[in-house]
Amino acid sequence: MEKSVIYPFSHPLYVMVKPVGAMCNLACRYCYYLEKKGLYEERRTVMSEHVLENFIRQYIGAQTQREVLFVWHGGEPLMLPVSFYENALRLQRKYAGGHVIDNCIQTNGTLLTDEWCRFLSANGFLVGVSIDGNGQMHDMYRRTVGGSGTFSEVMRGIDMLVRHGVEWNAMSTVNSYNVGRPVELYRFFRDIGCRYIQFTPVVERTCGGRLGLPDADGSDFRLTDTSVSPEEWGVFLCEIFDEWVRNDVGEYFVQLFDATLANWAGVEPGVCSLSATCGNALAMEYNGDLFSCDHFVFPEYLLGNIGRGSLIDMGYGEAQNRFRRMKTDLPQRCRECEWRFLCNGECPKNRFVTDVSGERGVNYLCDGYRKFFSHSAPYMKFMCDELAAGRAPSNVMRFFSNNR
Ligand SMILES: C[S@@+](CC[C@H](N)C(=O)[O-])C[C@H]1O[C@@H](n2cnc3c(N)ncnc32)[C@H](O)[C@@H]1O
Ligand code: SF4
Ligand code: SF4
Ligand code: SF4
Repeated sequence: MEKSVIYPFSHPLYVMVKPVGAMCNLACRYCYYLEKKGLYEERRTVMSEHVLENFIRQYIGAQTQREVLFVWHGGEPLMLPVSFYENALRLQRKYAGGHVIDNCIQTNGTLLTDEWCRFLSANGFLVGVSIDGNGQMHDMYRRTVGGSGTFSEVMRGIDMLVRHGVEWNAMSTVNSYNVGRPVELYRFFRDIGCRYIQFTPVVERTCGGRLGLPDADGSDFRLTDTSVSPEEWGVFLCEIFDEWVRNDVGEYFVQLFDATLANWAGVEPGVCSLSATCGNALAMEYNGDLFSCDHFVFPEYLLGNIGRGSLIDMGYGEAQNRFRRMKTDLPQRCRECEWRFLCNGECPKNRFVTDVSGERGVNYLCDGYRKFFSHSAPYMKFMCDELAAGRAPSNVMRFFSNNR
């Protein structure tokens, strides 16, 4: 896998840091994180110097490998001044103890300035920019609190990153609007020169005014109108795959395709949702509260606070081990599935369906994944064989165009 893709979930113990909690300058309609403001009474949820230093010291100390990856997340992490991150880098140097430290930051891109870009470039940050496609697609749900679209601001930010030579990649949600225009969406990223693309399906349920707790019974929940259907997700993946496998293998990298190929080849996919295990990617709020995963920031999944307990104890303790078991505790449908080696039941947050046989805990997106895995199988097999023979998987493009 290439260096310039954010694959943090493959690290032994990894924490997504929320230095401003859920505070954000935007109000994207599907956002799962905005409601986390409700967890705290403070209106301004900003990480203190004390929490920052404690975290950096413990985080580096918890790493068994030489490289340490810091991931700054949110809310919107660029709502802090550059000086916050300059201080963080100073503390990273103070506690580095021979480790090599990398930083990446996930942003909506609208607050990028020349000052930010100079800082990000000088310090080798990898920047994940959230963008949902062209102006029409992006502005459908990614808006300001006042309701204005943000596409032009994001594109201005991306241009600035490019001008300053900052490494960046795109995070695109796949939602009820853009899911119907897969090839147009994919070509948009190609046209703006984005070689690394991550598509994340929006699957959210509401219950009693908050988003659904991932492991609760599905019956009382209502799916949000921004969510995709399983069928749409399957068609979306297949159509983009067809475009990619004929033209772009080795040039453009779609995270989910890379991960699927990795599972075909029997190597760690680097994407938690398709891995056999998960639970090594925690989330930490501004005040040091540590949660099992970014998608499980609910009081029920609070592991403790780094001011009162140790990161290692919480990250490898019983509560987190119980969380880890959710991933491997598969319903019968998955245990018998021919695609289990590729899918591993996907993310437990999406396992809320009761199927016709009455089996609970079935993955909502299952039918979509089945469609994609079966559609891509001949191509994936071919690429896998090429890899095993020491040849380039991109030969798939020539092979299939010659045999059409
Ligand atoms: C919560 S945001 C935080 C970082 C930053 N504010 C941003 O937008 O990139 C992290 C990522 O989650 C994505 N996201 C938000 N709500 C989502 C949802 N309900 N399902 C899937 N992805 C979602 C965003 O588009 C973004 O790429
Ligand atoms: S910019 Fe990020 S954190 Fe803010 S509302 Fe949008 S997805 Fe959520
Ligand atoms: S619960 Fe889902 S998002 Fe969280 S680590 Fe596991 S697979 Fe990843
Ligand atoms: S495709 Fe469906 S049945 Fe198969 S492993 Fe994935 S979620 Fe389970």
